Amino acid sequence: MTTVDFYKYQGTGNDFVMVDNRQQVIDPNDIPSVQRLCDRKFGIGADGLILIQEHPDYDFEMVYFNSDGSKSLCGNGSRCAVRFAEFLGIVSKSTHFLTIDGGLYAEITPAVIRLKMPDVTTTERIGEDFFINTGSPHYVQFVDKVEATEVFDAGRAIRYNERFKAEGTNVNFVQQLEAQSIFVRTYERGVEDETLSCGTGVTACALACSLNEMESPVKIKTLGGLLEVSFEKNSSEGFQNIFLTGPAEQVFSGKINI
Ligand SMILES: N[C@@H](CCC[C@H](N)C(=O)O)C(=O)O
Repeated sequence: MTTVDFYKYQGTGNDFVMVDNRQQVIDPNDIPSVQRLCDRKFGIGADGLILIQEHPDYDFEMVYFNSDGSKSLCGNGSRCAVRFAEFLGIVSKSTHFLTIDGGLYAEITPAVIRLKMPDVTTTERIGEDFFINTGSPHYVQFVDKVEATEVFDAGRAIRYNERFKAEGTNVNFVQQLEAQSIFVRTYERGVEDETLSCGTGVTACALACSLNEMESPVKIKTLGGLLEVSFEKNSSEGFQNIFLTGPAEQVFSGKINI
């Protein structure tokens, strides 16, 4: 058994255990330990675990795990990882860092992390819904009253339907509030529950709104706080210069046995 220093971060209520793994204190292939650290009863508890590691070509590498140990791109996790890298003295003002989806760029201010998301080249319309990959796969469904939506049951039904059950998908429910403002609730694959906010999810929702003629930037209310997504739409229903902006903060630190 070894004792590991950890930090806890949250980005609009999407919460992550962070470990400075530059000295390889955690084996990234030890999935049972990832699951236990994220367990809210038997571990620290989080939607995901993030390891900060050295990389020869980038300021740092972010290794992200969902709480079940699976991997994908995490927008809020990326913003929190940048804040953690700033705390560790690895970066300041701006950074290029490596993720599972390649290199990403972010700008750092005391209030927010402004993250440049991967370009989106294809979008799919499914009736009045959309399926958009913003680094992670997202199903987007528009609803009249998102507060009254049964996000767990309705999200799970789509995530495990015939089309998506093998690979999985995140499922977002979106209500338009004002001209350029929406309220989003998300069922996340890999957490297999509703989370308070999902960065790649709200990004997919903003792009879906754009396909329905909403202009950039889009302000997004989530159960965990406010985010903003800006973008440029191209002629073939793709998007570039996509930025996800919002707060990311350290909430506590400690030691845990693994
Ligand atoms: N919460 C994340 C998304 C994390 C990945 C997702 N659960 C998946 O497996 O696709 C975010 O902020 O983007």
